Amino acid sequence: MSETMIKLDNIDVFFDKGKEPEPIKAVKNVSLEVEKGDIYGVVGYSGAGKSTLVRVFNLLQIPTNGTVTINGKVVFEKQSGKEKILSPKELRAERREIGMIFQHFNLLEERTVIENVKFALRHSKLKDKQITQRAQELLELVDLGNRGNAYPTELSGGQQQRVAIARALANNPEILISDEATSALDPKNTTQILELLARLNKELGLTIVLITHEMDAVKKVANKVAVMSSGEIIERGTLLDIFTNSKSALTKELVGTEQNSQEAITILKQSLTKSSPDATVLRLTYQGSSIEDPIATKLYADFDVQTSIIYGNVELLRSTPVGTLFVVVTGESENRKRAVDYLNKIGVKVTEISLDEEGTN
Ligand SMILES: Nc1ncnc2c1ncn2[C@@H]1O[C@H](COP(=O)(O)OP(=O)(O)OP(=O)(O)O)[C@@H](O)[C@H]1O
Repeated sequence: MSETMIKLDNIDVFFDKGKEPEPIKAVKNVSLEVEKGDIYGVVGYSGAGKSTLVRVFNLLQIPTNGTVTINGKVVFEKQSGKEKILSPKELRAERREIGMIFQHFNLLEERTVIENVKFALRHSKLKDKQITQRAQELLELVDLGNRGNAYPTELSGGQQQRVAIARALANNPEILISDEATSALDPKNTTQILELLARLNKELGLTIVLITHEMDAVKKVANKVAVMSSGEIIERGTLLDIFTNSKSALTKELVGTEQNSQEAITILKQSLTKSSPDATVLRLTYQGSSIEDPIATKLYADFDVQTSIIYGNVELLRSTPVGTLFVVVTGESENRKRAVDYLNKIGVKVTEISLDEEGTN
């Protein structure tokens, strides 16, 4: 059975704006559940409220209203003006359950790499020797076992972020929050950090919340996604859902389906001068390896319809290929309908595209 690690119920975070009568509503009535072992991507443009929302998880940001439950324990509750919060001591202990990494690593530059990791263990019950041993193990976990005596400035950005990850994991948290942790890195280091996060998720069962404005990062590692805009979660679902079945214009824009569709429609409009009663334009989305050739052959042989592929695109979602094809299917109306039923039956998502309207459906 799945276990809920983070549960937010109806969270508001409002900031007073001095003399202004209306506060800034950074987070508005957000409810969210993150399960153990999830890599949960929270995406949205700058100012959407992502950072404010994740700071609520460890109560670095106290919400204006709502309930925060971490690993089954209510750590904050405020409803109808009544507030319940942990004592400062309980809160400190609770915060150690959640590690955090940031865009700018936040390492202590005058201390060596291993001292940076040891610093996170200063309140632990371990003895000095054990602390050193644990810090060394953590550095080995992030493949920096031989760089303990270096200073942060002697390391690349990607290596510094790995030190920050080792430090964030020092107290064995069950949850790691990554707040734009790859945003300052080049593509190669970004991939390395994302691969490391995926490995830690798998090997340690670490639950990860990935805050980012980069959909590519989410595509590589997340299993679930929430899209934030103006303080609200406007869409959420599994990674596959969000990519193949996105509803809002913002999600479509973030995942790139809008752009793909527009390109395909431009090509279609150029090649089909007018819509024909015996042709339908379809967008097919499918998971797995290429289906282009077998599908065209099968539809012709079994349903007597002809399929021309106008545009195709394959993306990797968490290493699984997901393809999108824009095709024109020509044949008798009844045969086309049977062909679509067949496609649905084999797990291909079919969306009919109208060339007469601007935009897509
Ligand atoms: N301490 C604060 N006081 C006043 N306003 C704040 C405070 N923190 C955040 N805000 C405002 O809340 C809104 C959401 O900010 P937030 O940083 O959570 O967004 P974000 O999606 O994480 O974007 P970014 O990646 O740019 O940080 C913004 O309008 C921001 O100006």
